[in-house]
Amino acid sequence: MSVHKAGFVNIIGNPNVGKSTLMNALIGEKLSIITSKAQTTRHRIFGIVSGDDFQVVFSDTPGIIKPAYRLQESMMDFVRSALDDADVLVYMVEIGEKQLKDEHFFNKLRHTDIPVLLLLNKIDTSAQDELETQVTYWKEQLPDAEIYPISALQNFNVREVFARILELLPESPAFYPKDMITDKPERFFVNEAVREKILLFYKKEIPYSVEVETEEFLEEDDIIRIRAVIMVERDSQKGIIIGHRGSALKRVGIAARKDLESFFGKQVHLELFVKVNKDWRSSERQLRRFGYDHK
Ligand SMILES: Nc1nc2c(ncn2[C@@H]2O[C@H](COP(=O)(O)OP(=O)(O)OP(=O)(O)O)[C@@H](O)[C@H]2O)c(=O)[nH]1
Repeated sequence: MSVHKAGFVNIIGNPNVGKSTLMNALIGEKLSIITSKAQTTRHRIFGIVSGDDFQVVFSDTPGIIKPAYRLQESMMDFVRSALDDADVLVYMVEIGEKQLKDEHFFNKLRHTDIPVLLLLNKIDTSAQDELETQVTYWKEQLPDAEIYPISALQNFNVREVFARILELLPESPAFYPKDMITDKPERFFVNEAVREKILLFYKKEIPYSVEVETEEFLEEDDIIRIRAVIMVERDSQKGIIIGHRGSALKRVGIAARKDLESFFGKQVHLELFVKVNKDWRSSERQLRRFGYDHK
């Protein structure tokens, strides 16, 4: 009789190293938004992979940073909890990178009893000798970690990492229904799809001042009708988001709708509005409303 294994695997690392890309490669769905800007991931997102005799619950976490405002403090709370409650820790670095920005996290990682897989990502961008230097460096830094050079983007070595994770998981029944792929509701993915386009299409501080809230999500037989609000901190930002005669906002809407149609496998009607919500990033009450307070 085969045993059933299940457990929690938390993916941590500096911003922009490829954590979300890896999680999506492991899960095969575009759950976490991915852009080339740092701090894309703000929440902790579960991605669940199940088979007949296993269930792996991955957590993608925000990149580790020194918090500069309240939203970032809350983002780091997610990371802190991810260090404590894992069965396996996946610590991701990218080629050429030196150690976590936060010494405290790195020390915790060095002394943890939880098995650590150190993934050296983006090896598609490096030469063989550089890779060897990096492997030597990380072996000294984290002697107990198992090192895997990977390319999350090109799916290189990802399957091997997954196989190793399965070996390391404890015997346990499943934690969630086998057909569940994430703990987040549909509205969350709408918010994230819109936010991804804003990260891609706007410059400077605009993306960091934006939060998206889905006010209506109505699923009918052949179409999903969605109304979402893009929240900005100041009036000037509202104008920028909307653009000349609404052209910029329209571009966001079209691109997000396409993604949502492929994500939900259904036609989507997406209506977007822009509202000013002064200084939401510094307000406890507003952050709670957007789901950043997880205590
Ligand atoms: N060349 C290359 N690029 C990669 C690889 N993996 C990820 N990237 C790119 O790196 C950028 C950041 O990827 P993400 O997956 O968003 O990184 P993250 O660590 O989740 O970022 P945060 O959410 O900001 O913490 C994107 O432009 C990815 O396409 C890889 O294996 N090779």
